[in-house]
Amino acid sequence: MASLRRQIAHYATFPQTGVSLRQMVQFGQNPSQGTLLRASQFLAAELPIRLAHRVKELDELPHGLHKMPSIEKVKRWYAQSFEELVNFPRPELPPNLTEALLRASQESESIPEPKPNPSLPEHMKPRANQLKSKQGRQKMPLHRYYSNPDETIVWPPEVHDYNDKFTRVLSNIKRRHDPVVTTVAQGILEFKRDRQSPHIDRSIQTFLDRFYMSRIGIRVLIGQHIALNRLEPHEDYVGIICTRTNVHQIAREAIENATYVCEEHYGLFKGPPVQLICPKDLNFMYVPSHLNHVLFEVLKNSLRAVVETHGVDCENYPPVKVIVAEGNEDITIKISDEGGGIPRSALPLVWTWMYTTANPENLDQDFQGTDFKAPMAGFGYGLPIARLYAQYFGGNLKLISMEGYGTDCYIHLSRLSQSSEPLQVRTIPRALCCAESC
Ligand SMILES: Nc1ncnc2c1ncn2[C@@H]1O[C@H](COP(=O)(O)OP(=O)(O)OP(=O)(O)O)[C@@H](O)[C@H]1O
Repeated sequence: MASLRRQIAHYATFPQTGVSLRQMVQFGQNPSQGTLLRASQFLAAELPIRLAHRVKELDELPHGLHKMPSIEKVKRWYAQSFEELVNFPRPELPPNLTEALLRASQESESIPEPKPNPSLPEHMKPRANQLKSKQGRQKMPLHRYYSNPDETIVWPPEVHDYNDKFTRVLSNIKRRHDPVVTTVAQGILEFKRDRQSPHIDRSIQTFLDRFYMSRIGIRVLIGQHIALNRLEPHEDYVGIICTRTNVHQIAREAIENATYVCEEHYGLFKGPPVQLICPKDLNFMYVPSHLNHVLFEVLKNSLRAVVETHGVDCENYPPVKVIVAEGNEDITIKISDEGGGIPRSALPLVWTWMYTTANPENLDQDFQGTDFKAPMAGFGYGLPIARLYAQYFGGNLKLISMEGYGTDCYIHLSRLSQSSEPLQVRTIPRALCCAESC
């Protein structure tokens, strides 16, 4: 246990390496077993670093939050996943195959090299220099691993086997971490009850921003790897990334889902209408489930605001309008409602974790689940999480409110897909933080 703790502390001293959407797509197109092996090696080096950072941060949470049972539980999951990854046996490759791997990576990939981690055994360290020095060198005959004249590499069963086993480890880790969001939220509730205070301070707010952003990143990398290894190739997909994500279609789905939840929650025969103005052929490269999640959360808020402002008996709700614009840099989605708006003083609070104006009695305070399933409202996680999803691939989410009338939400999605994961989430300005005003 002590040695695991030391190992985690050591890994947490290394910087995380960000990957952009574009890199993921370039790397994952038509992957060979060799490409998948290189991706496995990247993740085997990168994920323990990311997990170690999270364990360290959970350990250092202030005001006794780190001692809350649910936070301890989450920390154990991260430590266990870290341990499984660092102990996962490395593939024993014959030298000529290692050579082939290096050459294949030179020719095809765009995945970044993880930052050198001195704790790795020599044979596992990134070989960037070696790669460079081999450029231009004559190709070595690769004997039985090259089976045909055009030198297509036939990767031996050991490589398939390694990729398969590594994918299985990642699937287990992903499953283990499914309930992280609800369990951390549970930890915050325990903390609030313990302190008999409804507020969390700025350091905890910043921690949660970084923690959940990191979780999105880890899950994208793992999800992408599992999809590349397990899913049948599809012309519009590279792993979980859809190269032709259709905005109209995703928006329609999100509208249907949010309307359904709203009608169920308020017992309405017909919820407020939602108008969609979007070119039907607007496609771009994105992770469809992320876009769906962001739109669903924002629409749910708008529908709730409209119903609660105009009353459940209203027969003629003003419509929620969803307008999509296509620019060179961004695709922007504006969601406008006439739900009475948000008072200016409350606007900074909507970005704080677990801030909600929904009635807490509607919620099971000891909620437990396999993943975060939002009801109509009540966790106060909707907007902060939706903004992190938008920011993860270089976009953003902003609210503009006219108190007494309604709210406009702008979702900016970067089309260029070049920005790397924001592994350091910006700290909230002191003036905007709930803690200072609470
Ligand atoms: N369009 C809107 N109009 C008026 N108030 C809004 C709007 N969007 C958000 N809010 C306010 O911001 C608060 C926080 O929203 P957020 O989506 O983070 O959490 P929630 O909807 O309360 O709960 P959940 O996490 O279950 O979605 C809401 O409770 C509501 O008071």
